[in-house]
Amino acid sequence: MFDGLKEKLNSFRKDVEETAEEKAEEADVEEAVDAEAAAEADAAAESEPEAEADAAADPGAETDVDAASTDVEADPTDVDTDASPTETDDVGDESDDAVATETDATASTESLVDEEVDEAGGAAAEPAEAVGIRSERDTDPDAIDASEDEADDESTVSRFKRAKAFATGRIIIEEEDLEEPLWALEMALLESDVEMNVAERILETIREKMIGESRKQVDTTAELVEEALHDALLDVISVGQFDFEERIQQADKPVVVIFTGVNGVGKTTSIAKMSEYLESCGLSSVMANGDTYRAGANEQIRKHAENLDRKLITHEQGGDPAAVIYDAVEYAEAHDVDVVLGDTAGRLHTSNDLMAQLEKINRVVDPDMTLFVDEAVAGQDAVQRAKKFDEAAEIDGAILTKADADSQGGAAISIAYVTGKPILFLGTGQGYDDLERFDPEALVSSLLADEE
Ligand SMILES: Nc1nc2c(ncn2[C@@H]2O[C@H](COP(=O)(O)OP(=O)(O)OP(=O)(O)O)[C@@H](O)[C@H]2O)c(=O)[nH]1
Repeated sequence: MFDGLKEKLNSFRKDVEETAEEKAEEADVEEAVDAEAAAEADAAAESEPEAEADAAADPGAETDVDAASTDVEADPTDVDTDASPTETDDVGDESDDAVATETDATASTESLVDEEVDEAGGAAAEPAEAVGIRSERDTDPDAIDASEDEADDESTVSRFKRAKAFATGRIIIEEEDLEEPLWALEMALLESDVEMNVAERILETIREKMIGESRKQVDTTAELVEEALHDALLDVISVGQFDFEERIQQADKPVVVIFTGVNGVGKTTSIAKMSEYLESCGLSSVMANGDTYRAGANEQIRKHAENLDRKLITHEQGGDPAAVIYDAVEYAEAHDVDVVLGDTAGRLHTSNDLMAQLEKINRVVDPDMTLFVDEAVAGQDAVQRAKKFDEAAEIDGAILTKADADSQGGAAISIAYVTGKPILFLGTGQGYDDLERFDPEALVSSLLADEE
């Protein structure tokens, strides 16, 4: 069921993960270069004391340290240190202050770096540039000022650690990384017959959930994407959802449920399935054939009632549907039956006399629920019909039949968001047990489950 849509959702997830992986590989190369330069700087820093001693003995000689530190300045990730060792030595009292400042700065940077590494769980992750993203430090003005101040006084040792902290710091996913995969997802949703506004809502939720989201490592991209997709789909699919059985159990008896929709979508079969489902919930039911319009309708529903050994109320063809259902309510009250299941003639929302019949049923019988029945395979048509039916004669929920034959899932995803009324059941075959309670969470989980 809905396998085509499942495939498309999986490829969206893979697209985003691949984007992250590609950029992480690029950044790994950059980080290796940075690390090498930082290591050279460390080496230079370590040899600095000897060089200073040599310089003190022979002030005119150029030391390796100056040359090495020039190499270090060439490295873009490193901060600029303009105070060269000989200058510090030349200064009188300030040299102690300068050294003190440098020591403090190093200490504060190291503690900052330690924090950063701890925060990142110590694990090495791709550098901030990994996924075309900026570290939170880049975006936090205070952090930028502080790091620029610290940077001026940093020792090369803490510089290397800081580069590591950047690499293990929290990173932020930006819109540009999702642009292409989201475009592909939008096309996939529309191809799956998801209604345009519903597709846009799904994409909007994914952007809200992912952009600005920080994550520690590339391999958590999959978790982020799955979570964003899960929430976006659930957000639209579960609109108006309620516990059907609980509502029936708690309502005054007999509960009157009317089934409406166009011809041939599976209304009569769904009534028979519903009768079986209610039986499994310990609730008795009587069927009423309000389809007095179509020749053969009585025979069709009578067959189901006989197969299930259930009571059926019918009138002659051409009779008044409201009268048939009214008689069924009288029967249920007299025989302590829990639920009346009223079929109606298949109709389009545009056929005025059939819609007028529904209005009369509502006036005469005042049903507890009106369920719209359509076939999942009808996709967008089913969504638009549900909307029109709800506008013409308010529905309380929908049953989507023939979901077993639908690989797209567009109607199942769209109807609730478009009408504001929940899908309550899925028809999943021609048998009397092929009626499933619609569970948004279960549907989303099955759509996002890894392909076998
Ligand atoms: N595969 C599949 N077939 C179904 C399902 N529900 C109904 N059908 C079949 O769809 C056809 C039409 O079902 P009906 O119940 O007669 O449809 P209807 O809406 O009552 O049609 P009218 O009485 O003409 O209004 C039948 O052959 C059913 O067996 C389902 O969930 N899956």
